[in-house]
Amino acid sequence: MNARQPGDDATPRTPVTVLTGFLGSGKTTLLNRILTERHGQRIAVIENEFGPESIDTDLLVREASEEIVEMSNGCLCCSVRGDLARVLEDLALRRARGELRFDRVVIETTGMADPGPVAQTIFLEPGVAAVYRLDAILTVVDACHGLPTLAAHPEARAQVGYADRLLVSKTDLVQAADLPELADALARINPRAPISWMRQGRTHLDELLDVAAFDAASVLREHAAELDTHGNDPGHDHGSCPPHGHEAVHAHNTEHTPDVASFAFTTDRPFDAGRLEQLLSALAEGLGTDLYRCKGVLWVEGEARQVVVQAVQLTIAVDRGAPWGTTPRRSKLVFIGRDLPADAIRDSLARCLEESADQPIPG
Ligand SMILES: Nc1nc2c(ncn2[C@@H]2O[C@H](COP(=O)(O)OP(=O)(O)OP(=O)(O)O)[C@@H](O)[C@H]2O)c(=O)[nH]1
Repeated sequence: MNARQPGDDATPRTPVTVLTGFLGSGKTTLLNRILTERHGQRIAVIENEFGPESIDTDLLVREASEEIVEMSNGCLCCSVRGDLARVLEDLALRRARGELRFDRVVIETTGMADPGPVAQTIFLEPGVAAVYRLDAILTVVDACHGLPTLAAHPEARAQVGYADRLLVSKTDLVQAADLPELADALARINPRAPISWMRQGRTHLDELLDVAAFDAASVLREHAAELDTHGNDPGHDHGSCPPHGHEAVHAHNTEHTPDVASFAFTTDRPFDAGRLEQLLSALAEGLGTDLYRCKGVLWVEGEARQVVVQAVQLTIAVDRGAPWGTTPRRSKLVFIGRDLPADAIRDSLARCLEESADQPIPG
């Protein structure tokens, strides 16, 4: 298992936000917003482009404090591993030499990209994992074209499945009455991710830039799907959706097979660290690329702190979270993926707990 164990977290790692979303959904608009908002953070942006010409980088508002690194070497989903790692390591090196200053990184993926390999790079590449941590995957969904896009494109469903936060753009272009249908479709794929509603990239940025901390505190709530939608008003004024070349072909295909789905496992019994690690490792290997995300806060026997588990496909990171203090000790794990065998996974977790209870507690 590619895992960091609890306790090796002496140096704070730089948070990385992966910004994804289908072609034209509004990622660059949001990024511009993030870069110009007064949040007091220095953000290094990594842009990924399909071809040699970067359009997005030209569209981005440049500021003295930001560092834009362009990758003009093809699609993230096929060639990201080596290249993204190199770019991240180079940024860290330049920061260590005092040439750059930044507090966090935002990676904007191309519209067709699978965010899985991008997120995995942050866990897997040793030179990267030592310096960076994945804060969140943010997925932008177009209010106008979201439903047909989800129906037609597995990539779009995967992007929604991976998300820690879903950001619905272009709410100014649709009727408010149309939004619940989209919200339902998104929640069927990923009930874990709260939805924010945006117009021209306007949203509560503070909630987007420290998602991991926020989630660690909230993941233990009984129903992740009941996390509110941040109370954002989905919109009042409405125009109409512009024609969208790519989607026009699929505009009438609104049938959606919910092949990407999620489920949660909760327990108020402690896990044994060793058995849990074995199980998570076996699950990640067994499920392979069908497991998009697994996130959880766990009660592990003998640990005074919450144990935070994050998995992206085959990679699992285990870190120490906040001290339990007076918080009631319990565990919650959320799995999101394609056609996951939910019952079998729940059974194996239950068996892991039983076996843990049979073991003498070390120390
Ligand atoms: N009316 C309206 N237009 C928007 C909104 N957000 C984005 N747009 C427009 O939608 C188009 C695509 O937005 P981008 O931000 O470039 O989308 P993107 O996801 O970066 O696009 P790609 O890089 O091609 O995948 C642009 O013309 C934006 O001006 C919004 O909230 N309302």
